[in-house]
Amino acid sequence: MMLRVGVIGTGMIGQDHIRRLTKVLSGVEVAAVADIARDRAEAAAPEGAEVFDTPEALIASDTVEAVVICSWGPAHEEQLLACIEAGKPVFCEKPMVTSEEAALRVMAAETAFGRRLVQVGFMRRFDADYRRLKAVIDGGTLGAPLIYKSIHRNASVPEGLYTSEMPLNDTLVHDADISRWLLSDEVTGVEVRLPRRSTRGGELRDPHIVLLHCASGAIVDVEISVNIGYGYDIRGEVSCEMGVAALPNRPATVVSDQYGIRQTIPEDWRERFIEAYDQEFREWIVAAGQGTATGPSAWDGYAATLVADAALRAVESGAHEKITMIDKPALYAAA
Ligand SMILES: NC(=O)C1=CN([C@@H]2O[C@H](COP(=O)(O)OP(=O)(O)OC[C@H]3O[C@@H](n4cnc5c(N)ncnc54)[C@H](O)[C@@H]3O)[C@@H](O)[C@H]2O)C=CC1
Ligand SMILES: O=C1[C@@H](O)[C@H](O)[C@@H](O)[C@H](O)[C@H]1O
Repeated sequence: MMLRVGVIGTGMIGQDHIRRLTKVLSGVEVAAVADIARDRAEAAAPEGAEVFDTPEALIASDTVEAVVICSWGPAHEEQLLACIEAGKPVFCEKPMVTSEEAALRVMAAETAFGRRLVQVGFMRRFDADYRRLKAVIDGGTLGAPLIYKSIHRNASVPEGLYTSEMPLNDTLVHDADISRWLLSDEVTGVEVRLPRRSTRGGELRDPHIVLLHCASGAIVDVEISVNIGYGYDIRGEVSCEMGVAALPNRPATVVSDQYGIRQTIPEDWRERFIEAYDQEFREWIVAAGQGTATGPSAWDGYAATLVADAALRAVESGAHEKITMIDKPALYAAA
């Protein structure tokens, strides 16, 4: 049985997901696409896929059994609510939404529907190295986690399109989510420190040091640098009571030549997390085929949104901004 999927948003990641859904993964077919730029949707549409004028028409269509949202963050809420109203499983790229109120509306709609339909694109949870790191922490031999250092460096970001809020509400959300998941903890407060501005990004506020205070007392120390130039560099190290566990550097061919001995660094997220994205969709296809979702939930999207909101407040106030969450709805108890 083929799962007939409709993809909304055919920009960078939309095209990459269409490639994996058509050329890499099985049990799935891209039956429809939509983008506010119709020419981009037409160019990205695989053979035989229908191009819709609007996301609403795509979501409502009988051709589409499940939806993949790859539009810009602020557009996600409306599209998610339409999918939930239609009762269709939906994979939504991060950030799930861009405000606390929007996250509450998505969770309210899904809990009223009564079954999980939403999976958020926090792909690090599907990365084999992060999974092994979590298994070591959960195994308990190192004792309680005390400090997690999360380094998140982008070579560059699209000039003009990527604004000064985005290191916190678009990029940091990955570190927020992976920290909560790795440490099995909840973030209760956020501080932000601003080193001197990198001249590489013009007026863009970059880099950021973000401290996530967790309910257990553990602290996550995040570096967000989005114009580091040399490559896409993701690192993580957990200091526990009796030892340290770290993500390995990605293995790459070792090149020796007149310039020395070196390994290449991934250019961007598409290269670094290629297997993780494949795996997140493998698991989504199975769940969506059963009319539901798996992995990162709307609750996780909500938690990451609260961290982003608190971080944005912390930039303004310079203070430790506290986070208060609603009680976890029963629908997300197992997630
Ligand atoms: N999980 C990950 O590692 C990554 C996630 N993302 C997320 O994916 C989303 C898209 O990012 P990119 O592909 O890099 O952006 P992009 O700008 O390359 O593409 C976005 C596309 O969505 C379309 N679009 C925007 N609003 C729309 C609407 N209301 N209806 C229909 N189409 C609409 C745009 O015309 C554009 O073609 C963002 O939420 C971003 O944060 C992006 C890169 C990596
Ligand atoms: O999600 C992603 C992008 O949208 C974001 O802009 C980058 O900073 C992240 O590293 C990438 O994983």
